[in-house]
Amino acid sequence: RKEAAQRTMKLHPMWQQPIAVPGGHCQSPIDIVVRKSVFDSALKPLATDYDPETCQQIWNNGYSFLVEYDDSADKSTLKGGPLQDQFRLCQFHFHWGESNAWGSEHTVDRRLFPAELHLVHWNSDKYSLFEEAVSGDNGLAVIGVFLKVGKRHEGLQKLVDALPAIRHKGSVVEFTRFDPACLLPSNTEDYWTYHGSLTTPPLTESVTWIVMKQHIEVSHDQLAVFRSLLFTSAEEEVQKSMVNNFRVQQPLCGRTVRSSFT
Ligand SMILES: CCCCCNS(=O)(=O)c1cc(S(N)(=O)=O)ccc1C(=O)O
Ligand SMILES: [Zn+2]
Repeated sequence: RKEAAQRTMKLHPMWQQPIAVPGGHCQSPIDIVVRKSVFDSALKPLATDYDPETCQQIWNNGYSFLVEYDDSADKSTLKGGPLQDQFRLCQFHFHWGESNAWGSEHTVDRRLFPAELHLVHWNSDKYSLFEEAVSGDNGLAVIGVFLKVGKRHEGLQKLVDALPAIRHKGSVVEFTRFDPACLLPSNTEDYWTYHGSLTTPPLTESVTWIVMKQHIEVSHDQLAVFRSLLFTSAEEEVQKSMVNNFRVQQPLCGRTVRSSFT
């Protein structure tokens, strides 16, 4: 029992303290083994309906930067895909590395990407608040999109231009009229989906993950601005670059990853 407890006690570079995973057998992220994924013809294309007017602010929470949306009504929604219910967009954020060689949380046949976008939604058919859905059954749906370094992403530039204003942990600036649909790949029919968890505390296993097969491209310089952010607040003496803000991969524990494509 002690060994098992030790196995679940992990030191994560980001959080410095051991993370007592609640005996989790549905933790995220994972490696997606393509040849072991199971095609499910019942999986529909994603149906996103985002209203840029619900975009409110962008802030540095000391772990990533979040673009937050007004989720007090069903204005920016996600349906379809593997989902039976309607989900509301509450925020999106990214994970990235200190180099282009790694940075994503999920991998595909062990392939790492330089960064990964997460669009976080909560089940507004079942819950009335995001906070309830976080620890509720079938509470969250997170779309994962891999980033590759290549041509400049025109839609991302407005976000990149806002980052210097939130260099330090705790800084917030107004950020409006940003349509997150511009960050989705052109193909929203092909994805993998599995039952998992948040990749940050509280690590609750309330997430239907939807990982897009097609990546998006951003330029080297755009990604470099992500790395200019800091984990630390303005008051701290030692400033630490916000890089490698990803969780290590977790055991599949017998879960099936389904694919919407053959
Ligand atoms: C009420 C406590 C919520 C804690 C989780 N918040 S979140 O928006 O779902 C989130 C998800 C994720 S993830 N990678 O999508 O699981 C990462 C960060 C955060 C965050 O809040 O910083
Ligand atoms: Zn994330």
